[in-house]
Amino acid sequence: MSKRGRFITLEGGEGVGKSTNVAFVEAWLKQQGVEVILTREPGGTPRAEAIRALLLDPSQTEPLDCDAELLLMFAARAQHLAQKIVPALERGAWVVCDRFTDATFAYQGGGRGIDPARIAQLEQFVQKGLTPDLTLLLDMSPVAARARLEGRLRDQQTQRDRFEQEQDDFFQAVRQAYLSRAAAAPERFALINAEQSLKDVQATLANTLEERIALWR
Ligand SMILES: Nc1ncnc2c1ncn2[C@@H]1O[C@H](COP(=O)(O)OP(=O)(O)O)[C@@H](O)[C@H]1O
Ligand SMILES: Cc1cn([C@H]2C[C@H](O)[C@@H](COP(=O)(O)OP(=O)(O)O)O2)c(=O)[nH]c1=O
Repeated sequence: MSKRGRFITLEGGEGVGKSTNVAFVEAWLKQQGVEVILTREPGGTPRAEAIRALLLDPSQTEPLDCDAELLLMFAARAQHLAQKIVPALERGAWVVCDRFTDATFAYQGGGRGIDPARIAQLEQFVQKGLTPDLTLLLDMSPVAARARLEGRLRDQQTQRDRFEQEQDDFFQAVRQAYLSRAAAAPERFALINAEQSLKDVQATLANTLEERIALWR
């Protein structure tokens, strides 16, 4: 593909503030006059959202095999790339995505224990070299993030999804996997301390966007 727009992803564990801050990133970019589409994974198109429902549904008693989970993540991603992300980038729009393949390395790799080399094979098969231009990693202690999430679950009276039902050691492993990916690719990642107040997180995000985008001009 001939990519013309830019691809920005937000990553981090549960409750670190991704949903809150993808909206901030979208608004900030629009203020700069950029055409932006906001999307998320798993999901982003009707068929990919149907796969998301299968992945997150906590009510099934049949366990979901780890390899099946991994392949479903990439099936949803292939659909999302073909139907939404690639066409948007090709027409010059910028894409802001709440989670992408780093989440697979963190959750299916770090959390479930799947060999990252196998994930990298699927990444190449599905993405054919397409990777984000910038990944904003919202990092904080999973214990503090869980307290935030519990506030949200109480306010919205929603049930925990299949991942939200995991224990602290799973989320510690997810965090470590994210941090080691960020350390291995500092030119793509920006590490943001998500434990700050929302105002300070957003000031850091705005500064980071300004600095990184200046490098692309
Ligand atoms: N910096 C922050 N400080 C305090 N609370 C926050 C902050 N960022 C987000 N929140 C709150 O924490 C909860 C989880 O945030 P959310 O954006 O839904 O996280 P995620 O999408 O990463 O799970 C929400 O109730 C949100 O209002
Ligand atoms: C994209 C992706 C998400 N996930 C998981 C992480 C989340 O628990 C879940 C849904 O993502 P999301 O809705 O972003 O979760 P939250 O807003 O609760 O932080 O899917 C993976 O395990 N692998 C992946 O590749």
